Amino acid sequence: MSAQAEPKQPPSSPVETGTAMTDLTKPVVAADGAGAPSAQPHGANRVEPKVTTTDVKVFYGSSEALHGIQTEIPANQVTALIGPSGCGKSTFLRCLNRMNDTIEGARVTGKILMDGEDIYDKSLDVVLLRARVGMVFQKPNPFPKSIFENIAYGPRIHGLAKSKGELADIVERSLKRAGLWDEVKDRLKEPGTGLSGGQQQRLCIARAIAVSPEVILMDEPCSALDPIATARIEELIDELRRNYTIVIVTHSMQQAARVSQKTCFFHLGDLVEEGDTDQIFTNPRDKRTQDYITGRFG
Ligand SMILES: Nc1ncnc2c1ncn2[C@@H]1O[C@H](COP(=O)(O)OP(=O)(O)OP(=O)(O)O)[C@@H](O)[C@H]1O
Repeated sequence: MSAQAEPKQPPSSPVETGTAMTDLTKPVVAADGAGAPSAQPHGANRVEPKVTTTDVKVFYGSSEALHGIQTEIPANQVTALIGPSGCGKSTFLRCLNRMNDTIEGARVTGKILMDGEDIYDKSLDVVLLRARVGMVFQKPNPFPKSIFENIAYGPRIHGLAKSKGELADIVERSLKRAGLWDEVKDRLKEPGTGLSGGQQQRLCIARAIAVSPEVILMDEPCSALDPIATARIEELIDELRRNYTIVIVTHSMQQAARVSQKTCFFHLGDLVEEGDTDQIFTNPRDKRTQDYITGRFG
């Protein structure tokens, strides 16, 4: 489990939105260096992987959607999964917390290790795995309950709080980490569904954080949000990576460039190219990556 540290202050430089294509090479870097590209999968300063995948294939019935994915997800970094629609980004993301198990006819082969532990091992508790590897979806999906209950539910069912006071502390800490506390502290009993779209998405992030995950998976978390709410979530992602390993699926290359340190480009079920976000956007090695990031297809 990740250590519970004090919530961090937002980075000093605001995250821009709507960055032009030419700015893709300039991810936002905060004054303290947060946001600076640092993943060096092939370099001397290679970051320790949190998750390692070997020859991962996913079948829906007889159709093979992923063709043997081999990669490493670096700890305490943001890894962006990009690529044209239907290339397998969400399918791969769902492999990392075994959400594909819930899809009828889906079958996963290969190996996925988290901190060296096989997450597909038969003895592994999948409910616990999904607490360790939290997920935030495209459309904010708060429970039809109060703001407090949205956050308290997970810690309660996982037995993480010994008393009401401890539960209230977890709720407060999670909302603070998700940058939502100040906006909701006086209305914790009101329904979560009454918040704005951006606030609901931060509530969902707080809900994921509340069970002390190690990894947070985000499947296009900003696609239903306006540019201001998107900027707030991007800022939050940059803060969260100090404590969590984050994997994000995004259709926005500007967003991938702004928030991630490592980028994986998928095409037709293959992981075509991966590397430092900076390298992928400035000096892609594969022509398909180049064509995609320059908008020639996708
Ligand atoms: N539940 C499912 N049943 C059958 N086929 C599926 C299912 N989910 C995904 N697929 C197929 O698997 C392939 C990869 O889909 P996936 O949703 O992972 O792609 P994606 O890159 O996330 O796409 P998008 O960017 O449009 O969300 C596609 O051909 C898709 O049609």
